[in-house]
Amino acid sequence: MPSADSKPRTLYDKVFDHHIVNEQEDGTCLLYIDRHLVHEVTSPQAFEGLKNASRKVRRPDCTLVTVDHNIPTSSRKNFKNAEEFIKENDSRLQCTTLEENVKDFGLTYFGMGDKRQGIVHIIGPEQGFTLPGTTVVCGDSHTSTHGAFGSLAFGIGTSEVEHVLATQTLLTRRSKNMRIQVDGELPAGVTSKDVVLHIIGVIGTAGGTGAVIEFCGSVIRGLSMEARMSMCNMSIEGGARAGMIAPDEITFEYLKGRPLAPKYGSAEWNKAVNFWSTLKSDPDAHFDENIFLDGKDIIPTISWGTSPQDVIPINGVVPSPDDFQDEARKLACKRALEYMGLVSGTPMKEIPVDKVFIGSCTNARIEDLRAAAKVVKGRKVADNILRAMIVPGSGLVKEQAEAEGLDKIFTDSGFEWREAGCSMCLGMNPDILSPKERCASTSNRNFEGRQGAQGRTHLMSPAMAATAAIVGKLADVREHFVPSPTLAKVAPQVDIQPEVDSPETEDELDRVLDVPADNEPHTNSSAGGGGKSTGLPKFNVLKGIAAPLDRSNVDTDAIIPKQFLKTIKRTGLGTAAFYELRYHPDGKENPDFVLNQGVYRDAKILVVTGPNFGCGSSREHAPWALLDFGIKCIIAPSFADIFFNNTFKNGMLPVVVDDEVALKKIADEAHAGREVEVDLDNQVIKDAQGNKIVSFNVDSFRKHCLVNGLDDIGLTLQMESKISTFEAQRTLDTPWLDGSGYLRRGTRGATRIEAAPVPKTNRGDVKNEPLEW
Ligand SMILES: CC(C)[C@H](C(=O)O)[C@@H](O)C(=O)O
Ligand code: SF4
Repeated sequence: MPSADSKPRTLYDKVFDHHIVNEQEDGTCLLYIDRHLVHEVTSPQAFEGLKNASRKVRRPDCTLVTVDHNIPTSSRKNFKNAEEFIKENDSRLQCTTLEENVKDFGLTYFGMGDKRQGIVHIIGPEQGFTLPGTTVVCGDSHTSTHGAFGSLAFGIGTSEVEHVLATQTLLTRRSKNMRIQVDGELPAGVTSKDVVLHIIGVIGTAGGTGAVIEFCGSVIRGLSMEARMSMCNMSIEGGARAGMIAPDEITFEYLKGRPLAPKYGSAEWNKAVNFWSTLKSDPDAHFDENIFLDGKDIIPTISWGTSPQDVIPINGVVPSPDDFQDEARKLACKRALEYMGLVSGTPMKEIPVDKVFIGSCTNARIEDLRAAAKVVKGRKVADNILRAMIVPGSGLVKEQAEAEGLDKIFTDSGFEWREAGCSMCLGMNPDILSPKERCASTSNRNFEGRQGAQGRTHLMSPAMAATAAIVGKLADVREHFVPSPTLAKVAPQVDIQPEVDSPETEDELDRVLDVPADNEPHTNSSAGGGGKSTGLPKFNVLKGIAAPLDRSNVDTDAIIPKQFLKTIKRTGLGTAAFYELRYHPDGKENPDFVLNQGVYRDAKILVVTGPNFGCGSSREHAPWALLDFGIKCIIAPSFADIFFNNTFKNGMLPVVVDDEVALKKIADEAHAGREVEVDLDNQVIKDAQGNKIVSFNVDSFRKHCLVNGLDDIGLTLQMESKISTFEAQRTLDTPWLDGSGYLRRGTRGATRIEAAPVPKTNRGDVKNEPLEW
């Protein structure tokens, strides 16, 4: 690992530098990944890729799997297995495929019969799997949540999931540093959700593009870990690669006693805390961008439109297109008002609500439920509310809430008390909005159709959603109820202790795990399948019809809606690309949508005139759908980071053209139905006659892979000895990261699939193994 550098560094710089396995001249870095979380939606194609190439999972001990998006949240009283419990065919297949994969690859899995199951971003921290200073990834954009611990945590696409499974590394580049400092104090009734919604309103959904945000200032320092997680969770909604908060006493307190954290009080714990305490930005570290806010200016904030940047204080009125300066925002506002069924000038507090959803990886932790319970205690859900749901983020959160009697408070007031899962956050499961229903939701995305086709989402804090349920309209918690104490500095008490004592000796451990005595280190486990690099069609010159798309902030939910994420294949999604824009609710084609018109049905290139194409979810289904439609190249003024990466992994080329004049020329060619030529070899875009319109930049490594059709897993496997050397050093420096702790602990009565035997450590001499794990 690199030695300390004299140049002042940010927290992000430090964690990034600490994980570099290799750095190329063009700035492409091979980054070691400490923690990999996996769920059913973004993994089937990755496991299939491994199987096809006869590759293994390199570090089962650093991989944790659960099921969350597809599962029903109805009572599991009679639960036997996922196969019987999940009625919807595609959802069932995705979940059972995951269960087969965890068996085949020997991974630890918290399935539906295990109380530790839950939303992937809730269970990682809850178990102590997420630790300060680590790199954490998951095929899910809200991986940013884990940055609350001072880890570098970010969402990846399915190809990258496969890359991490096979190599425990990722190819990436440095991001910019952005600091968002919130000082002062928050007024009563204002929570971290209000703070982060306010921030996204200030910076916009593309504000953090290309950057990692560090949240700091006295307001942030005063937040509990759970409140910090809600903030970092939504940094992706601000377009950032990740959000981070420097670890401190509040962080260490939260981690004490977590099953997968080093054992509190042990030598390893002390060593870890010493290291974690160094994880902060140096006083003179350079930030590329700074935003300073005062806590006192933030009041309870909710969304009015169809983008997380469409936010307003609860005492405001529905905006009008005239309130915006630029044409794109005016247009987006007009469209959002139509979609949301709102009239400019209406006070937000006069808008009636149909459904209330308290849940999601943003706000389904115990403190969130406590805050909501405080509001609803002794009160009844308003008569006009069709459905009010509380969906705990994990089985353990549910158990804790029940121990505190919160379930009773909720059910007495008319809420449904559900089982853990993503639920109505994105409606891949039975919990969805009906068309035109309006929902007060504690989730993180209000995109069109997000909670159900034609559904209308208003984002807010748990206390505000609970207030809306009681009042029957969007409402200000401060006017109706005692402000909720969400900023407690103590770690929430969730009983996260294992049910069975840890085996104390290695022999006992072997017996529990059925590990063969000759315990081989697993660092070379990925060698199967070899380091050959093959795979993608080459991309040199692409000439074809370019379809114009005059929109900004096109999110991946719009490119491929949630109902199409249930596939376990990469192919066949072309007919579903832009589904809700392309088809009317009755299934007929919308003739106004460009891809339904004449020559554009055969488009090979998409020319987007607005910024931030591909924002939101990490679903690689978005580039797969475009590719399957026939589009291999997208030209836009800017892209969201995860989508941008995902396209390259599929042999597609995203081209940034931020020169307005050049972009207009290309869009004019597209509007005229003429062909456009994208010459990657020479990095130029030409018109149909071969006249150059503009040159473009592309990272040299990415270009090299595209023009040669190289699959980068094969390339990375050629770095095997560097990866092994890195791992050996990691074992010396941060031994607590060689995680096998959870494999030592059984679960009495749980129906989880036992992890297949895996070597329990790569630390070499077992006699020196600390017993704490
Ligand atoms: C399914 C997954 C790819 C997606 C994400 O990346 O965020 C989902 O969790 C979401 O919230 O849209
Ligand atoms: S944002 Fe919603 S769908 Fe995505 S992981 Fe979180 S709870 Fe699940």
